[in-house]
Amino acid sequence: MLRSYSRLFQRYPTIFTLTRLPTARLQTCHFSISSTCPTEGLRDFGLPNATWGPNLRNLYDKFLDLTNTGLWRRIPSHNTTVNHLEGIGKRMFLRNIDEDGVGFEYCMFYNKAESRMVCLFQPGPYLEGPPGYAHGGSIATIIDSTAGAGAVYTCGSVMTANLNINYLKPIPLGCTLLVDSYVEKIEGRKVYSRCHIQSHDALILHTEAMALYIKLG
Ligand SMILES: CCCCC/C=C\C/C=C\C/C=C\C/C=C\CCCC(=O)SCCNC(=O)CCNC(=O)[C@H](O)C(C)(C)COP(=O)(O)OP(=O)(O)OC[C@H]1O[C@@H](n2cnc3c(N)ncnc32)[C@H](O)[C@@H]1OP(=O)(O)O
Repeated sequence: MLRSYSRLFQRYPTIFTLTRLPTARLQTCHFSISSTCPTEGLRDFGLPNATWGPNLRNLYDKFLDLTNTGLWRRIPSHNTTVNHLEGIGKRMFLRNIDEDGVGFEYCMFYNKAESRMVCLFQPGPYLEGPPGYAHGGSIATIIDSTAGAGAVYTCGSVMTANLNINYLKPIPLGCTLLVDSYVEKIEGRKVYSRCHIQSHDALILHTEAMALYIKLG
């Protein structure tokens, strides 16, 4: 694993600059989201659209390239986590705005060997908190969703029990970010994950977080 990681690092140094490796290889389970969440006919929002800036598109292309190694896979993204979009319908929080680019614009990639979920994120203007910057709650949302999805893909269904965030540098709206999470350890039903948010060029560390997920069922 270490060797393959080194190869990727040499190829894409800016993506991996701030990354820490999981301390140990974790026991994972095979969880298939598609078996519980029919996605037929639903739009995959994790694909490029016209609102994606060049930095987001560039990072997306690099990670898509990494999927050819077999280590990474792109995670489809729909506006529902279960098949309940009948009538008025319900929406997953991150996908509850119809217009592209104004809310959470993101896509995710998962590396099973590293129990790692990466989210490429471009916060839109509707996420504003301080003038021109992302609201802390929207930052918590993308962290929980990234690390939570990583925990789900690693261990199966989970709920967030605790989320601890250090906001280090404000996040300008419209910028491109790399949200990088991994499952650090699993103790019984408790799944501990770490996550950080860095700028697309890895020059700024915006946010660090730790999360505790509890396995269900
Ligand atoms: C949003 C989607 C993102 C896109 C994903 C894309 C693809 C993936 C596809 C689908 C995946 C879907 C979603 C992604 C996943 C997550 C992201 C969003 C997650 C959420 O948005 S989720 C909503 C907010 N979340 C809640 O609404 C939780 C409310 N809560 C509860 O439902 C219970 O509280 C629960 C279930 C947490 C535990 O309850 P329980 O009865 O099952 O277990 P119990 O209490 O016995 O605890 C067992 C052991 O955990 C320890 N423990 C428990 N809590 C602790 C704490 N806070 N601190 C330290 N230790 C704690 C105990 O001390 C014991 O430890 P020990 O075993 O050592 O004694």
